[in-house]
Amino acid sequence: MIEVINVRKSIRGKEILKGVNLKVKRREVMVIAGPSGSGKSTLLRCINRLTEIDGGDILVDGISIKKYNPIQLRRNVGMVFQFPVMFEGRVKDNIAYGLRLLGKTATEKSVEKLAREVGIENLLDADASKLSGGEQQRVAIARTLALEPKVLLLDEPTASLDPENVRKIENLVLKLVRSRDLTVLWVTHDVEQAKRIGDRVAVMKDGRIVTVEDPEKILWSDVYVR
Ligand SMILES: Nc1ncnc2c1ncn2[C@@H]1O[C@H](COP(=O)(O)OP(=O)(O)OP(=O)(O)O)[C@@H](O)[C@H]1O
Repeated sequence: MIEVINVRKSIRGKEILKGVNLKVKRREVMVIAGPSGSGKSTLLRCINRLTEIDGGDILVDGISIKKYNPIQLRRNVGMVFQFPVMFEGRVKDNIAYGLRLLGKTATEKSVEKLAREVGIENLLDADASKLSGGEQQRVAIARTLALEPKVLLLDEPTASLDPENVRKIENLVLKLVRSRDLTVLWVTHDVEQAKRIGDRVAVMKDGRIVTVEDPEKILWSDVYVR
């Protein structure tokens, strides 16, 4: 579903990605782990062209990202960040925005359906800015799902949540992988989370992927050397 081929990226003269190679299968949850500054977020941003690559290529469903128009690409490849951004207004307005981006009429019914899918149907009229972090993350996921993505890029989406909400978001994403046939790349520093959610883990070090392995087989003490 995703094929990263020898991708290189420099930012302000510093080489951040030094030839990254990775293949992610359809319906796979691929965890991206590795020390701070190793290039994990940059890699995710390259996949949906928030950052343009300097060399190599990335194929999404067999097609080079260079051939997609960036807006179409970002519909197919949705992204969720550590800190969800809520637009002013109610939860239902935030979800409707996602639908409108797709050129769809945001009917009450379609907004409700998305809210139900992520478990916030009781919060549709709430002020989005007043929600808890976990609730806001659900709104962000619903807004992304409205675009009907095939791939979800998750950049530490649970890093600022309490353990109970961490588990809830994990379960939600795993449910969505099955119900929507999603392919997921999930950046996390949390080893236990990687074991719970990951089909495989890609370990990044200094701008390269050095290992791709079953989470239980990873030598985690080598990944996060103190
Ligand atoms: N826009 C930018 N301008 C300057 N340097 C940048 C920029 N984006 C990333 N970098 C640098 O690129 C390197 C990799 O950053 P990146 O955020 O991809 O790492 P990461 O593995 O996701 O780190 P973390 O786990 O801390 O989030 C870092 O040294 C960072 O300072």
